[in-house]
Amino acid sequence: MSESLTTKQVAEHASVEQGLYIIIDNSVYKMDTFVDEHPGGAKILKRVGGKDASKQFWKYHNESVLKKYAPKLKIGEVKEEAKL
Ligand code: HEM
Repeated sequence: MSESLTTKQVAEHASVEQGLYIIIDNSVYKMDTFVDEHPGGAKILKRVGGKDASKQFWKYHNESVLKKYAPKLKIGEVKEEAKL
């Protein structure tokens, strides 16, 4: 089940109550169920809700983290035209 979302739609899910969507590279992750399990803490994730967190993500993690969690957390992709 992979959705195509605009950055505006992602921004509408900025809080845990709204699903806490974040963008890493071109993919959208729904973080609400993971936020309390996140080894880096809930606070830091809540701060990037609804936004592109690629820069912060790659600062603290590597590819293996995405490989492991994408099947559980990834819900879709950012629509190409949304970035223009
Ligand atoms: C799909 C999204 C994310 C997943 C699945 C995830 C998962 C994890 C995991 C498994 C760890 C433990 C360390 C490791 O195994 O590398 C970790 C640590 C951490 N994460 Fe995330 N994370 C995500 C997004 C983010 C974002 C967006 C930020 C920052 C805004 C962040 C900040 C941190 C920090 C600061 C640590 C602690 C690093 C340390 O103690 O050295 N994470 N995360």
